[in-house]
Amino acid sequence: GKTYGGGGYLYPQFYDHSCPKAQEIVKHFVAKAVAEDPRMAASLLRLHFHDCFVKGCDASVLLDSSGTIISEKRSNPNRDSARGFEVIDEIKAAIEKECPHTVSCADIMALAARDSTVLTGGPNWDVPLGRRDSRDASLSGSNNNIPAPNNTFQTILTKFKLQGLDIVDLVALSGSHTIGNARCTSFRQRLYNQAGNGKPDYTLDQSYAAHLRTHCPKSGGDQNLFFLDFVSPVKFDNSYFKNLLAYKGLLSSDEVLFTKNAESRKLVKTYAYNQELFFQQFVKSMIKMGNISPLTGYKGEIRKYCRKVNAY
Ligand code: HEM
Ligand SMILES: [Ca+2]
Repeated sequence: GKTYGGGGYLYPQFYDHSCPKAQEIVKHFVAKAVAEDPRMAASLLRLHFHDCFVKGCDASVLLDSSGTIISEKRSNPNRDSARGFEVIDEIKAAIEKECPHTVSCADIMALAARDSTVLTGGPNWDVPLGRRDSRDASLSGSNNNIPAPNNTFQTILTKFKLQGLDIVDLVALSGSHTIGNARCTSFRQRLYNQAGNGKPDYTLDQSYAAHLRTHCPKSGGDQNLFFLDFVSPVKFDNSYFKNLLAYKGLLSSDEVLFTKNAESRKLVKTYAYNQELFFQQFVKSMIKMGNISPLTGYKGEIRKYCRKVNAY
């Protein structure tokens, strides 16, 4: 069905006549990229999230610094962390060849996020389309709106609510951490000095913590990589939620979903016991996130290159 947001609305058939092969092209290049690098599925899923939380799903995250643009790529959440830009470039080039000046970079990211989910074993859905691309970026928005892994439960929930998302969306979308990696620097505090008193975070299983310390030392190794879901790191399933029940969530922002709020704790349990319910809610919440303030109609533009705004 149609979903509403911003001025106009998005719908899955948006390119059916103007670029019937668009979805097929995205799927082809996402599959190729994930075959070469299984982590790419996670990276593309995250890119859509980091786009939508900053001025809506408008491909602002893809812009490089230039002229008046200060790139979101240098924000705290993205620096040394966000990846997949080359894959988006490759998809965009192929789509421009097939149907010039028609398919937005923002829609390519939404489709790539869906395809990445499906390719790793997650649910499928029709992606509402018709987003257009921004002519600017927001470094401060990227720094402020995207939750940090050491934020409190309340801060994280507030940041979701500012985007029109609720506690159910928060828990379901956090299930994305069923795939992909995090760097040592994103959770080190939990291992050594969670509350500033030189003690670890005791909501982290202590033998798992000891194992993590061997690869994430007190100093150094900032960029060392760890699976967000150590049980099935490249499979989109509900083991992320099972890990939370066992106090084996990697990030503090993961474990707080189980330890700091009764409603959220109940949702974590529900999804840990019932993967189907997780998948169903994940789809709803992804569509909701994908509908954050899209540019439609005559707003924004269809970029020719995703990394830069069009020249006139
Ligand atoms: C709830 C608040 C969230 C916080 C605090 C958070 C934080 C993080 C952090 C710190 C990382 C690791 C970054 C690094 O160390 O390089 C990460 C990775 C990831 N996040 Fe989140 N995230 C959140 C929600 C989400 C949402 C809503 C999605 C998608 C809808 C998502 C998808 C991912 C994926 C797939 C990865 C792995 C990326 C890769 O391996 O390249 N996250 N997240
Ligand atoms: Ca954006």
